Formats: sequence, structure tokens, C-alpha cells
Amino acid sequence: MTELAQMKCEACQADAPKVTDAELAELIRMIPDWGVEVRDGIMQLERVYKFKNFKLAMDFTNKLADLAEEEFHHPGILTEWGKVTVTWWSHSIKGLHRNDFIMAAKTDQLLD
Ligand SMILES: C[C@H](O)[C@H](O)[C@H]1CNC2=NC(N)=NC(=O)C2=N1
Repeated sequence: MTELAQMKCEACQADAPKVTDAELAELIRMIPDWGVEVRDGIMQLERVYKFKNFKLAMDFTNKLADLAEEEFHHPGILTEWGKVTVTWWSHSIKGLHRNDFIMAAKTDQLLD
């Protein structure tokens, strides 16, 4: 199985399928530091990253912005002193696509 972080996002059209419950159960195990939240009926992946100060949090945020632009798939980001909350979901399908799991794995790699 190719590592999630090595995969590329696919263009996600409005009729693209959400992940099934079985796919969700399999994929979430591959990104153990991430949780699933439901907001306004939309399932999302979320992780809070901790940092020593605001500058390091901002540096991480900027790297994530570059990654999002490279993949043309964009997260929700809350950047605060010492922490960054990252949320992934697919706006076009109002839910979770495989792309979101790929991007969560790629987000974790930014820490390497
Ligand atoms: C207009 C639309 O937002 C764009 O086509 C792209 C940009 N980035 C995106 N990011 C995310 N997370 N979901 C999308 O559906 C999405 N669509």
C-alpha cells in the first residue's frame, strides 16, 4: 500500500464520492494523531500541533500554505501562540474525500 503522504490529490469534482464508513475506518488508522469532527453536518479531520512560540507556529502555517497551493487542496487553519489547529475536508463534496487523508499525512510530514 503506497504511503498516504506519497500520494497525490486528485481533482475533486462536486460529484466525487465521500469516503465510505469502511474506508474511513481504514484511512483514519493511517493518521493516528488525527481526529474526526462533524461541524454543520460536515465530517472533517482535525489535529492540533503544538509549538514553543508564535513564530514557530507561523513558520509551520506558511509551510502548510505552500503545500496547499502545490496540491490545490486547502485546509482550515487556526494559528495561535504555540499552536496550530489544522482541519481538512473537501468543500466541493461537503465531507471527507481520500484527498483529505492524503493531505493530513502530508501535513504531518512538514514536521520532519
Ligand atoms: C473553488 C474551489 O474551492 C477550488 O476548486 C478548490 C480549492 N481548494 C479546495 N480545498 C478543499 N479542502 N476543498 C475543495 O473542494 C477545494 N476546492
